Amino acid sequence: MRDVSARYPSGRLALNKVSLAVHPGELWAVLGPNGAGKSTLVRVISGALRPTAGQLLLRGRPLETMNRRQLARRLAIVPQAAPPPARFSVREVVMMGRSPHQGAWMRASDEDQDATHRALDACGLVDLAERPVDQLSGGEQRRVAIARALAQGGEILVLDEPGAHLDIRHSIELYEVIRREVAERRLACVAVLHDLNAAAQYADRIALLKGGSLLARGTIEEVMTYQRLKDAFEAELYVGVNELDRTRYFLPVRPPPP
Ligand SMILES: Nc1ncnc2c1ncn2[C@@H]1O[C@H](COP(=O)(O)OP(=O)(O)OP(=O)(O)O)[C@@H](O)[C@H]1O
Repeated sequence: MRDVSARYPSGRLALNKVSLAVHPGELWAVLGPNGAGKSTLVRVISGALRPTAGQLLLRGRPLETMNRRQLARRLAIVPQAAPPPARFSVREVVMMGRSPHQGAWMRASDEDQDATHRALDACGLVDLAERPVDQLSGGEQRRVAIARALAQGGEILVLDEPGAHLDIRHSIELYEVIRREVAERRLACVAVLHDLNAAAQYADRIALLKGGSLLARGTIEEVMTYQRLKDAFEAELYVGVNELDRTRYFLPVRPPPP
């Protein structure tokens, strides 16, 4: 993203000159308070909202020069809350991720079957594969949406709050899957996160947004400091260092009594 700005039809400027370079094999966490512009950034990358200024480039090529199908082969997006398609099984929904690779008849090749199975397995969905997706819990549906994006393949994976609705075991498993996919398939990954601890555990780089602008971007040590987080979230946080693995952790601190 090069100096990207975006405005909603209402006139609200929701992104203001944001620049971000995400490389293969890198996981970026996008952090920031409610209304900072995180989902807008996802919408702009997905093509759902056209930037009013700046450029989006994929290996130097402007995204706007690609048609939807070309883009879908290279870029998979998991939006914040997408109602699952009704009356389809989990396997069928994950297979839908393969449609940009299929011909007009949507016949599944061996490669499509393999990619679907691999994604189901990675997201712990093999046992749920034949269940109707609209009868799953919120967390299970979230894993289906992510499995669909993994089956889609491509070079770029964009996730809006992948851990939302997930219990602690499934959120750890999911972040592990994402981390592994990023490393093994050299994905360039951007994940909007609210969980600062997950960001510090799993991300390589952090982009901190506020009011549509990038407040900071860089490594965890550079960005996830007491002062920067306090400025961004307007809240007191204790920033600790886990002595076992030197990762940072964050605890909200109650304001003093009035
Ligand atoms: N469809 C829309 N029309 C007009 N303004 C919008 C629209 N969607 C979002 N906004 C505004 O744009 C700004 C950024 O919103 P965005 O959804 O990107 O925030 P966010 O960082 O994802 O927040 P959250 O953490 O609450 O999900 C907010 O001020 C929001 O009110």
